[in-house]
Parts: sequence; C-alpha cells; structure tokens
Amino acid sequence: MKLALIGGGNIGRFLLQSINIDCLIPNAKIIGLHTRCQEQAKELSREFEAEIFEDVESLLKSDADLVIEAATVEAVEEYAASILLSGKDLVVSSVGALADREFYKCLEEICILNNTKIHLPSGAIGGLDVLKAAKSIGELDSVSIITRKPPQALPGAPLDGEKVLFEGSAAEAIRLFPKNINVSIILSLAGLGAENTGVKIISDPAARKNSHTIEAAGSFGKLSLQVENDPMPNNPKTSYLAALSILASLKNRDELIRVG
Ligand SMILES: NC(=O)C1=CN([C@@H]2O[C@H](COP(=O)(O)OP(=O)(O)OC[C@H]3O[C@@H](n4cnc5c(N)ncnc54)[C@H](O)[C@@H]3O)[C@@H](O)[C@H]2O)C=CC1
Ligand SMILES: O=C([O-])CC(=O)C(=O)O
Repeated sequence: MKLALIGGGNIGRFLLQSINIDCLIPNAKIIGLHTRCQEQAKELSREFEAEIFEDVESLLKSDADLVIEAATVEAVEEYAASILLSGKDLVVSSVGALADREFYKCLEEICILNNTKIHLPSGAIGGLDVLKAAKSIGELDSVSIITRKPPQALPGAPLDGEKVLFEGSAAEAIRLFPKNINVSIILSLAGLGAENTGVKIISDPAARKNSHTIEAAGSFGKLSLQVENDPMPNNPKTSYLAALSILASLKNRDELIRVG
C-alpha cells in the first residue's frame, strides 16, 4: 500500500516512524509528504525517505493509493474533495471538518461517483461501536462528552485553577476549538449529530492526562466510558491514542476478519 501524508507535526512524524521505519503496517510505505512548513518537510523527507511535494496538486499525481490527513480542519476543507476526485482514498485526523453537513454530503457524493472511501479513525476516544449498534434499530436518546485537559493543551485557559471553558453543542465546540475537540465530532457522527451532542471542555491545572468522559443512553441501555490519554510527547494538545487510532484504521482496512 502506497501512502501519502499531509501534515508533518506530531501525528505525521509518528506515522512516518511507525510505518516507514518500524514497519508496523505490512507492505505499506509513506512515499510522499506535503506540509506547510518547508524546513519541517525537508527534515522529515531526509529522515524517513519520503518525497516532498510542494503542493497537494502534485502529491495527487503520485501513485499513492491513499492520502492521510494529519494537518488541520482547514486543510480537510481545502483538499478533501480534490483527493477523492483524484481516485485516492482518504484517512482524516481533523474530523471536525465533517461537522458541516453540506460538506459531508458533498464528499459522500464524490466518493460514490469516484469509487473512493473516507476513513475516520476513532481518534482519542472509544465507544463509537456502541453508539452505532445502539442506533442501528433502536433509539439513541442522549450522547455527551466531557473533555478535561491541562491548560497548556487549551487556548485561552487560565493557568491557576479549574475552569469550564465551554459548554454547549459539538457543532459550536468545534467552531471555537478546532484543534482541541475533534473527538466530539467523531462521537456525533457515530451518534446523534453535531447539534445534538453535548460537550463540556474543562481546563484543569492538576490534570496530567487528556481525559474524555462519554455518556450515552437509549433503548439499548446506558454507556459510560472514560479514556485517560497520555499526551503526545511534543504536543500536549494531542493524545497519543489519536495517533495510534490512525495506525489501527490503516490495519483494519486490509483485514479479512474485522473485529467490531
Ligand atoms: N480525531 C481526533 O481524536 C484528534 C484529532 N487531532 C487533529 O489531528 C490534526 C493533527 O494533529 P497534530 O499532528 O498533533 O498537529 P500538529 O500541530 O503537531 O501538526 C500539524 C501539521 O500540519 C501542518 N499543516 C497545517 N496546515 C496545513 C496545510 N494547510 N497543508 C499542509 N500542512 C499543514 C503543519 O505544518 C504541521 O506540520 C489536528 O487537526 C488535530 O486537531 C488531534 C488529536 C485528536
Ligand atoms: O487528542 C485529544 O485528546 C483530543 C483532541 O485534541 C481533539 O479531539 O482534537
């Protein structure tokens, strides 16, 4: 499997190391890379033997089968359609972009016409299987997430004392915190939609982990799940599990016997 990567930050570097050096996905290699910072691109290209593409247009002319986005919500908005139109599948980290229903529908339409697929890894949370099963026939009544992170991982958070930075819907949360609450959108896509998913973001100076507490209720019963994530070493905003979930998603793609 030939892969191309957009974004060379924490998740991007982790994927380059795991796939190109540690060979954690059999028969896969990241052959090309595009990132906004040229210095970073040169360093990564040297270290991991992936070709640099100065723009996404030229990256799409490469023979990669699949593009992994590990950049920003804006990058998904800008490049997703052309990636799918080029016939390549797409793995999205910045799932917040799909909160916009019109954008979601437009990408879905492009996938149908071009026989391509979008993979949305579970990111820094779990429990999506429960929500999908719960709503397959029965009723899902409520879904919510409480995210608690150290202030260094949240914009505008005070360093002295716990503070609720946001309380409202996932749709509003991702508009205000596009780099911090992608988890609420993947949750909403598995469950009740971005307008109907409750979100609370708490900044907590005592927190050492990025924790996400998910509650859901419906005709299946109740779900209560807490994930306590270690942050990535160089970016406290991003949980290690988010990077791992992309590897899992790539592995899952080729599995003959799929769990979940
Ligand atoms: N789904 C989930 O559960 C999670 C999603 N994320 C999201 O994953 C994405 C990547 O996370 P990190 O690697 O930690 O971020 P990072 O900030 O460490 O790296 C982002 C990289 O993207 C590059 N970039 C930014 N805009 C670009 C553009 N328009 N075109 C090409 N490259 C561009 C930057 O130069 C940088 O190399 C972020 O959007 C983050 O919010 C992060 C954690 C959890
Ligand atoms: O990594 C995390 O814990 C969550 C996160 O940043 C996001 O959802 O954007």
